[in-house]
Parts: sequence; structure tokens; C-alpha cells
Amino acid sequence: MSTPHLGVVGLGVMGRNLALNALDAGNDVSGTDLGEDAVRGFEQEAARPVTATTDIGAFLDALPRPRNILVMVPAGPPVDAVLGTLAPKLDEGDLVIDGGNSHFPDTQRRHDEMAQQGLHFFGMGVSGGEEGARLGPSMMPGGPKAPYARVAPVLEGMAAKVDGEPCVAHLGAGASGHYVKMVHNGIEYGLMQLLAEAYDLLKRGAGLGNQRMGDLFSQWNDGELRSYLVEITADILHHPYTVEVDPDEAPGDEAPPEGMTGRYLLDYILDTAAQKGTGKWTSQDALDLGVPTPTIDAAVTARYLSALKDERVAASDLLGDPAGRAPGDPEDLVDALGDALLAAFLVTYAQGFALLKRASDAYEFGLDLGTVARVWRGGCIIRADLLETFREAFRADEDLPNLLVAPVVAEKLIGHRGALRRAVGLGTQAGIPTPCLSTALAYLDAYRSAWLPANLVAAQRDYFGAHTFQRTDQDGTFHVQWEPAGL
Ligand SMILES: NC(=O)C1=CN([C@@H]2O[C@H](COP(=O)(O)OP(=O)(O)OC[C@H]3O[C@@H](n4cnc5c(N)ncnc54)[C@H](OP(=O)(O)O)[C@@H]3O)[C@@H](O)[C@H]2O)C=CC1
Ligand SMILES: O=C(CO)[C@H](O)[C@H](O)COP(=O)(O)O
Repeated sequence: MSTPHLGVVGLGVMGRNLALNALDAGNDVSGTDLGEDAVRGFEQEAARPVTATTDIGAFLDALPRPRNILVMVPAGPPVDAVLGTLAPKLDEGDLVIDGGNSHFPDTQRRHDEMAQQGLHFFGMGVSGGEEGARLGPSMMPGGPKAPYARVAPVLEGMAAKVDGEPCVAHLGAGASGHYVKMVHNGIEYGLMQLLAEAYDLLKRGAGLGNQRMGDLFSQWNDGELRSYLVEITADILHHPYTVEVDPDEAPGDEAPPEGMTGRYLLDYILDTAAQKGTGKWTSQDALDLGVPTPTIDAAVTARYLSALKDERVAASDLLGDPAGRAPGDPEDLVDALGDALLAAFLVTYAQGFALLKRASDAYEFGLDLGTVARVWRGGCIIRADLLETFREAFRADEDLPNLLVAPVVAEKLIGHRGALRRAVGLGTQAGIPTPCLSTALAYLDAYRSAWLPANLVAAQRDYFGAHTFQRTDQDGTFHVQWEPAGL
């Protein structure tokens, strides 16, 4: 049997590291890129001889048939450009895997176009950043099932492992792989914003300094909240100012500027966060499918609000009423926050999985949500101990409509929701914005409400638009003349 092989198109940050990872895992690897520097860089870093060339023909000739080709170029037109170049030169049965953050409708179109040419196409989400790509990412391939067996040994060798299981699996049909990665990123946006809100509540609401805050996040990371994002938040809070900055540029011995807690790098980072679009796509498709994902939506909106720096500075002068300390003993807020975060994390994951469930039905992906939870346990940005709990929940009931009603999750929520309510209440009184903590609480309160005030909304629609309503005491649809007699 020949050595498993992989060809990589695009040797930038992700492609080069994935190619080196595949090589370390014992595969034969070839690489190509538009740039000579990228090609030479890969060749020099490779521990064994590789084919590395800017010549696409030489690259394809070096690959045994049927070929396995991983494309790692920027999402959008570059992917179509690469497929346009590759497709006429490929042979029937070759497999092309797009490992970038492509939008899932593009992936479905490419999947169909490639299939018409007798070629297999996977959209594959890859998570873990540069280090993950090199040492073990989480990978989310989707597309035709048959060619997966051929490439599985390559991907499983490269993937992160948890309890000996690789964080990769064939997830489903069509564009399912990129859909799952999109929702991964939507959850990522939600968790990141929740952590930012906890930081704000500790900093402005409780008056804590960076060292104590970092210690708290570390402490949380030793408990039920253990996760990559909590861990890196502790590292970021502890990170000193001077490490990556020219010492001549660092502030002198004078007191730190107003509002800053000391010489920590975080205090000098501009408060605007960019985005590339995957979080927005998650919210957009959730709205199209009618699935409530308010915590993810709020996180996307929070990034837009962060970008309005000049407007916010101007508004702070005009509108005043600055955020201040939370009422009462600051330690009450500190005590509440760990449990509040756990409840909000559970709600955010639940929204993402509920979206995956609906999308799987709507787009006929055939997702198994327990497998998704397994693949997310390691290597990816949203990896957390909680993923094992979710995997068990879906194992116990594969038709679970929402993680919130899995007994193991419900029990945790009942134990922690009081803290979420306290944290949101204290933050609100202090004037500190908590869009994700608040929407997580509101979603939880709405989802567990047997009755909601939508009867009034239904009546209002019927009043102004004759849209009809249903009744609780009679079958059928109804419309009435609502205007008071005599008007
Ligand atoms: N960076 C990250 O942490 C993560 C990125 N991703 C996704 O992975 C994909 C790649 O990202 P990343 O590696 O960071 O991007 P980079 O820009 O670092 O690398 C892309 C590489 O592709 C090359 N390239 C572009 N067009 C072609 C082409 N037609 N033929 C051959 N090579 C080409 C580029 O060459 P040149 O520079 O000469 O144009 C460049 O070397 C993106 O979709 C990204 O969203 C996913 C997860 C994490
Ligand atoms: O896919 C990723 C992590 O999972 C990439 O890092 C992505 O760029 C993150 O999204 P954004 O840039 O919008 O914050």
C-alpha cells in the first residue's frame, strides 16, 4: 500500500503549518503557492524532502492518483480561482478539500460544480489557529461520504486528540463542514464577548486590577469553566506591558494614565474589535431559519459598537452618566461572576447546537450533534470541558431539541442561573453594558416560560393588519374588529 499523501495549495499561515503537520504525521506531502517565498519557506521547514513548487502542473504530477488536495487560500474569489485552475487538470475521483473559512452557500455551489465534473469536493472547517494547524487542529469536513475513508488516515493523523480520539470526523453531506465551522465561530464570538463583559464587570464594576482578574480567570479555568478561551484570557490579563514593546516606548515610572490599572499590555490596546464575517453569517442564517441565537447576535453587534470609537467618545461627553462601581460589596459581584459565566456559556453553546439541528434538517446535512461535540472537544478555539457533557447529552438523546433541556445541562443551569441574574442586575445598576450576559439570561428566561406575552403581539397584528390569531379556548383562526365601538 502506498504512503498516504496530501497536496496543499496555499502555503500561508494555515497551509504551511497544516502541510508540516501532515508531514510529521507520516504522510507524503506536496505544496504549491503563488509566491516563491512561501514555497521555499515550506521546503526549508520540512523535516523530510517534499515537492514544493509554484508550478501547478509539477505539483499535480507529484501526487499519486486519486489525488487528495487541501486548498488553504483566503475565502471568496481566491478559492474559485484555485478550483478554476485545478479542475480541468484533475482526474475523475480526485478529492479537493477547501479548508478555509468559506461561506457555506459558496461551498454548496462548488460541491455541485465539482460533482458535475466527476470530482469530489469537501468543505472543511479548520480551527485552532496557527499553533493548532501545526500541532493538532479540530477539523470539520463535509461532503460526499465515499472518499472520506481514503483521506481519513491523513486527517486523523493531523488532528488534535482527546482521550485518544481524533478531533475530526466526516460530519455530513454538502456544505455541512463549513456550516459547522461557521456556527463554531458564532459560538466563539459569543464566548469571547461574555468573557469581555466579565472583565468589564470586574474592572469597572468591582474595581479589580489585572493581576487579580487574571488570577480569577485562572482559578475559573481550574473548574467547570475549563476552556481554551478562559485560559488565554488569564494569560492576556497577566501579560506585562514591556514584553513585546521597545522599552524606550514604554511609559516611565509615573503613575499609569487615568483608568488604567498598571503596566499591563491589555490596558494599552485600543477598544475596537474587528471581524471577518463568520459570526455575522451565523446570525444571518439563524434569522433565515427562524432559530433564536440572541447571544451570538449580541456578540456580533458588540463588535460593530466597538468599532464606533469616535462616536462613542463624542456620545460619552454628551450623554454622561459613566459606568461606575456596582452597588454593595464588590466581592458579591466577584463571587457571582464565575457561576454567571458558566450559565451564559451553556446558553451560548445551546443556541449554536439548536441552530445546527435546524440547519441539518433544512439543508439535509445529516449531522450527528454528538459527533460535532466530539470534534470540538480539542484543537479548536471553543474547546472546553463542557463539550464532553454535551456529547453525553446527545448520546443519551440524539433528538434533543435544545441542550437546555438535557437533564445534565438543566441541573447545571438551575444551580448557576441565580448568579447570572445577580451579575446582570449589578452590571445594569452600574451602567456597564452586558449585551451577551443579558441576552443569555433573557433567552433562558424565555425558553423556560410556559407562557409568553406574544398573545398581545398576535392581537396587535390582528388589530392593524387583520392577520388573525389562534385562541386557547377554541380551535380555528380568528379575526375581530378591535376598535372600541363609537370611534
Ligand atoms: N489564520 C487563522 O488563524 C485561520 C484561518 N483560517 C482560514 O484559512 C484560510 C487561509 O488563511 P491563512 O493561511 O491565514 O491565509 P494567508 O493569507 O496567510 O495564506 C494564504 C496563502 O494562499 C496563497 N494563495 C492565494 N491565492 C492562491 C492561488 N491561486 N494559488 C496558490 N496559492 C494562493 C497566498 O499567496 P499570496 O500571499 O502570494 O497571495 C498565501 O500564501 C482562510 O480562509 C482563513 O479564513 C481558518 C482558521 C484559522
Ligand atoms: O476561524 C477562526 C478561528 O476559529 C479565525 O481566527 C477567524 O478569523 C476568527 O473570526 P474573526 O476574524 O471574525 O474574529
